[in-house]
Amino acid sequence: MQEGAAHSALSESLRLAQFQALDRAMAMAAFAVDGTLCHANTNYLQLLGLTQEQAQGRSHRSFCTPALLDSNRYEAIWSRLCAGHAYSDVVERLRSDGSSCWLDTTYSPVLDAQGQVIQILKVATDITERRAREQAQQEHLRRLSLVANASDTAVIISDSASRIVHVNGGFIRMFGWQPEEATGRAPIDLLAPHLPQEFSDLYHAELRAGRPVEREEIVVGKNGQRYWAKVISNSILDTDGQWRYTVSMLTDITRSKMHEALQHRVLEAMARERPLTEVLEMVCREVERIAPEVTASILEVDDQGLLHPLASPSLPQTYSALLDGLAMGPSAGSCGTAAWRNAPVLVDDIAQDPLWQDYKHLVLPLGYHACWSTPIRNSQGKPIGTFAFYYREPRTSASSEFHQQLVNACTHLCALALEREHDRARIRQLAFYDGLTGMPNRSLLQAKADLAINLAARNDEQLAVLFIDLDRFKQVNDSLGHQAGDELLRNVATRLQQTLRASDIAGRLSGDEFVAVLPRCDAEHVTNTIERFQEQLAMPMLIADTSLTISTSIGIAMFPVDGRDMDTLLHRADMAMYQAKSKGRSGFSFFSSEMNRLAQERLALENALRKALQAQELHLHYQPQIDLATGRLYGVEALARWTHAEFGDISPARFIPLAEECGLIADLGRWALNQACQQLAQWRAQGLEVPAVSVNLSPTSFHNLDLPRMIVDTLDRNALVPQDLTLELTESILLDTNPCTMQTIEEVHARGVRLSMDDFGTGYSSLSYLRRLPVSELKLDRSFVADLEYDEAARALSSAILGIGKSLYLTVVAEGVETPTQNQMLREQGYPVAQGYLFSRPLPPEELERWLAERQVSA
Ligand SMILES: Nc1nc2c(ncn2[C@@H]2O[C@H](COP(=O)(O)O[C@H]3[C@@H](O)[C@H](n4cnc5c(=O)[nH]c(N)nc54)O[C@@H]3COP(=O)(O)O)[C@@H](O)[C@H]2O)c(=O)[nH]1
Repeated sequence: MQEGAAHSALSESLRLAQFQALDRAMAMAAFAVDGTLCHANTNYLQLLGLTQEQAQGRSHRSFCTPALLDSNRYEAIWSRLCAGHAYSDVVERLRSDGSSCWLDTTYSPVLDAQGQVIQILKVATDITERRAREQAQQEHLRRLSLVANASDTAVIISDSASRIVHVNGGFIRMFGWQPEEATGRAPIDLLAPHLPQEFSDLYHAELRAGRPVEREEIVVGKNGQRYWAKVISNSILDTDGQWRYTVSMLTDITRSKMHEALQHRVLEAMARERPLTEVLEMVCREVERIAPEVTASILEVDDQGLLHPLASPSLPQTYSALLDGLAMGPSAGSCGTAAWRNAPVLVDDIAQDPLWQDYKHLVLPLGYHACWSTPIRNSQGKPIGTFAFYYREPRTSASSEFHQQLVNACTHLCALALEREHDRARIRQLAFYDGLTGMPNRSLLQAKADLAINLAARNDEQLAVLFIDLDRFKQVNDSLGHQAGDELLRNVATRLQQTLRASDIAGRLSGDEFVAVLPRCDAEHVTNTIERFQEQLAMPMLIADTSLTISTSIGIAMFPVDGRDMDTLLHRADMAMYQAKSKGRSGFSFFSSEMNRLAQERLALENALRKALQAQELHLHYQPQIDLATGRLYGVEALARWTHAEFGDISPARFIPLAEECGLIADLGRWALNQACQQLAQWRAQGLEVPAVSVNLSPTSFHNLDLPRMIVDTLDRNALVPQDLTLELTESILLDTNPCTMQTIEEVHARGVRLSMDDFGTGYSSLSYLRRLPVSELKLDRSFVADLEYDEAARALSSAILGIGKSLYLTVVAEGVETPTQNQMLREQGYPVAQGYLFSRPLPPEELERWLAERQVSA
C-alpha cells in the first residue's frame, strides 16, 4: 500500500512536471462549457496580447473572427466539444489590438468523475509567421502558374517514366489536347510520333544524366496541325540526384524556321548570282520538302498580263508549257484569277469550280483536285507573279495555317527574286541599250560587232560597218525642239531596223550617229541596203505637226580590207561618212586608202593650226576695195594667211573650214579682228588714209553673246570708231539656228558696226531673210563677175543683185574683178565699189602701204 502511495505520488509529480513543461512551451487556456475563460497561461496571454485582468471573464467567442461566428460552423464545433469530442484545427483568432493571429490548436474536453464535460482545455501553437510565409508562397505559385498559362510557350512536366503530369495553357492552345487527355501519355508519342525510337532513347539518356536537351523539331497537334517547335527539356533531380521530372518548353518557331530554311538557301543562291529559274525551283523543292502534301508552282505575270511558267519542278513539263502565254482574267484558273484580282484564290474543288471551267481538263488527269494561288506583288503592290499549291488530297483546315505561313514566306522571297531580276534586266537595259531608241549602245554594239568580226574572220567572209549621220539634224532640233528631235531619232532607228536583216547589228552611238554592222556582205549588198534605207527615209514623217524628210550621209568600211577590228573599221567608216557629207548630203561613200591619207594629213594640219594660232604664226593680208565713182580707196578686206614651216603656204580655203570643224574658228575670228584693228590704227597713226577694214567672221563667232562687247573693247583699245569696221558674214549664217546668233548680230549692228553679206547670190539667198538681217553691204560673188563678159544671165543677175541692194539701201561690192572689161561693165551697171586682182591682190601690210603710196603718186 505504501508502495502504491509512493507510486501514485511519483506519477502525480511526473504529470505535474509534464504539465509545467507544456505550460512553459505552449499557450494554454481552459474555458467553461459556456465558453467563459477560466484560466490562461502566460504564453496564451502573451499570444493574444492580454493581461490577466483583461483575460478575466472573456468569452471564447470574443477571440473568434466575425466570419467564423456568423457561420454555423462555430456552434457546431463548440457543441461537439461540449459533447466530449476533441477538435484540432488551424484557426484564426483576434488579439486584443484587433490584429489576427493563426494558431495550430487542439481543444480537449475535461470530464469530471461522472464523465460530464466540465471544461474545455485549449492548447495552441502560434503559427502566424509560418502561415504568412505559406500564403506568400502560394501567391507566388499562383502568379507563376498564371504566367505559365498565359505564355504561348507550351510547358509539359513529365515524370521519370515519361508520363505527362502537367501541361500549361500554352500547351492546350498550341496542340489542342486538354490536360486530362494529355496526362499519363508520353510527350514524344503524343507530339512527335514520327521520330524514331533511337531519338527517344537518346533524349531520355541525356535527361537521366541531368543534361538539358535543346532541339528544333516538327511537332503535330491533336488535329494534325504541324509546327516547327524549339524544344528545351530540363530534368529535375531529387536530393539524391535521381531524375524525378522533366520540364519541357516548346516554342512555335514555324514562321522563323520557314523563313530561315527558305531564306537562307534562296538568298545564298541569289548572292551567288544563280539564274532566276534555278532560285525559284529551289523555293518549290524546299516547300515540297517541308510540306510534302503540296506541289508548288510559280508563274510570272508580264506587263501585258500574260502568264509564263517560271518554276514547277514537280508538275509535268507539258502542263506548264500549256500555261505559257495564258492571259490573266476573272475566271482564269486559280493563278490567272489571283493575278487578275490581286488577291489569293482558293479553289477546293477544281472539278466543280467555275474558275477552272476552261482549264480543269488539263489538271484533273494529273490527280490534282485543289489549287491555292497567291499573287506575288512588287514593291508597288502590283502582281508580277503567282505562287500556287496544287493538292491531290482535299485541303484540311489544320494544314492551312501551316501552308499560309509557307505561302507568306515564299511570296515574299519570290517577290524579292523577281524584282531583283527585273532590276537586273533594267540595269542591263540601261548599261547596254540606248535609252531613247532602245537600240544597243556603244558598249553592246562593240561587243556584238567584235563577235561578228571574229565569226567573219573564221569563215573568211566580208563584213561591212556603216557609219550613219543624219543631215541637218541640228536644224530640226533647234527649230522644232528636242522632243521633236528625239522622235525623229526614234523614227530613223525604226526605219533602219526595218531595213536590216535579222543577223545585222544596229546601234546608236550618240546624237544623230547610228552604226550598222552587216555580216556576210559584199559592196553590192551594202549599196542595196543603203538604197533601201534611204528609200525608207525618203517617206515623210510627221513630227511636231510638221512633215519632215530626213537624209543621211553614210560612210562604209569593209572587213577585212579596211580594217580587222571594230575600232579601225568604225573610225574609217566615220572618215568615209565625212567624205560622203562633203560630196553633198544624202550620199554614201566607201572608205579608201586615199581617204585615209587625207585624214592623216588633215589631223596633222589640225594640230599644226592649233599650234599656229597659239604661237601667233598666222598673219593677215589686206585687199583694197575701190570706190568706182572716185577711184579712191573705199576700204580693205583682211584675209588670213598661214605659211607653215613644213607644209609651206596653206590656203585659207583649206584651213578656214578646218578651223570650223575642229572648233578653232571663233579663236581665229577673235585674232583676225584684233589684228585688223591694230593694223588700221597703226596705218592711221602713220598718216595713211584707210577708211575702213573688213574682217571675215564665221557664223560660229556670232554664237558668242559677248562678241559685241569684245568688238567695242577692241575698237576702243585702238582708238577706232564702229564705222571703221565691217564684219563680213557668209550666207550660211541664214541657216544658223543657234538662238544667240540673231541677238549678237542685232547688238553688233546696234553698236554701229557695219555688216556685209559675203558671196551674195551663190548660196541660200532668201530675200526675206536678207530683209531681217541688219546688213549694210552686199558682196556680189566673184563667180558672177567672172562670167559677166560672156554670160547674159550673169549680167542680168549682177544687175538684179545691184537692184536688190539699192532697194534695200545697201552698198553692193563687186568681188573678183580681174579685167578692165569687167570693171567697165560693173561701172556701167552702176556698181559703187569693186574689189579684185585688177586693183590688187591681197597684200601684206607693208606692201599695201607701198601700193597706197604708188596710187597716190599716180593719182
Ligand atoms: N572666217 C574667215 N574667213 C576667211 C578669213 N580669211 C580668208 N577667209 C576666207 O577664206 C576663203 C578664201 O580666201 P582667200 O584665199 O584669201 O581668197 C580671197 C581673195 O584672195 C580672193 N580674191 C580676191 N580678188 C580676187 C580675184 O580677182 N580673183 C580671184 N580668183 N580671187 C580673188 O577672194 C577671197 C575673198 O573672198 P571673200 O572673203 O568672199 O571676200 C574666202 O572665203 C575668205 O572669205 C578669215 O580671217 N576668217
